[in-house]
Amino acid sequence: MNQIKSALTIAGTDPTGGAGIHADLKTFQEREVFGMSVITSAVAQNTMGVQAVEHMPIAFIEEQLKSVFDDIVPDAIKTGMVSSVDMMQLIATYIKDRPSVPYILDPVMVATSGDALMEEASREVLKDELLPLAKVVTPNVPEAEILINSKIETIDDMKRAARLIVDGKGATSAVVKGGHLGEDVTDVFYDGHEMVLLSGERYETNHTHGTGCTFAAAITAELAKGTELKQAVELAKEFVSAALQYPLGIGKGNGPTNHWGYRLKGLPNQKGSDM
Ligand SMILES: Nc1ncnc2c1ncn2[C@@H]1O[C@H](COP(=O)(O)OP(=O)(O)OP(=O)(O)O)[C@@H](O)[C@H]1O
Ligand SMILES: Cc1ncc(CO)c(N)n1
Repeated sequence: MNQIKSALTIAGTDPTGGAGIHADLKTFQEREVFGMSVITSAVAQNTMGVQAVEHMPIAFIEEQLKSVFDDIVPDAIKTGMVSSVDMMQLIATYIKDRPSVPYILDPVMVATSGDALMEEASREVLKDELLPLAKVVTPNVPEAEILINSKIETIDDMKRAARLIVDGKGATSAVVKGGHLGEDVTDVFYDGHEMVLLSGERYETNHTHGTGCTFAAAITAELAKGTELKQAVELAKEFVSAALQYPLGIGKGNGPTNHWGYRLKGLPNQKGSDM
């Protein structure tokens, strides 16, 4: 029997289940990878916004990391919401100790609702300490603008950003996500050799809460299973696309995506969906 593959997410929570750790674990499950999680911050949030945040004490984050690594060493590690410099430095030590385990960095800075999830003072540490360790980094356009300190308005700008993040800052690869760039939902993948445009249909839905987490978690699950990098990213794009194609119609604000949408591919949209 093949050994079960596992993936660890190090991120914040969403009690309504659409984003953060919850989106990651649901995605891992759908991709048939055993999901584990270390909580950095407990976030009182829902589809309408963020109401409050409690950061875990750094020593307790370390206890959680120890609990995992003393027992089940993950086959891939993803980070999402990591707010402070101390948290980043702690997590970097665990990642550096295991260079053969692929690390997926989703540089979460702001929630879909516009609420800040990372301290501004952490930006330079993210760039200098976490970025060079990443097998894949998955910024959306506003995050990529911060990573490269310049405006992104076109696909060519996205390609330039991907190049700067990989060739300039030392990540193995980058996917600059186009969900925030006008009508197009083309993402740009670059691995230091190949520049690949990942295009997909744009779905007219406001059920986009947790889209970025879901996309990066799908990449993580694939890398845990040993899927080749470009293929992992392409599969993740299809996975998140299906999660948007079959909205669940719940939530008063930007509703959650449908993590089992991929299983419904080829079927008509569910009755009552608001596509
Ligand atoms: N309306 C849409 N229809 C189809 N695909 C979309 C849509 N919006 C985003 N995507 C895709 O979803 C993925 C996540 O992109 P996006 O730019 O929204 O990430 P994000 O801003 O990090 O997400 P979040 O809203 O969770 O912060 C990308 O592959 C993007 O192309
Ligand atoms: C905990 C958490 N991580 C990431 C996001 C971004 O979608 C969010 N809203 N909440």
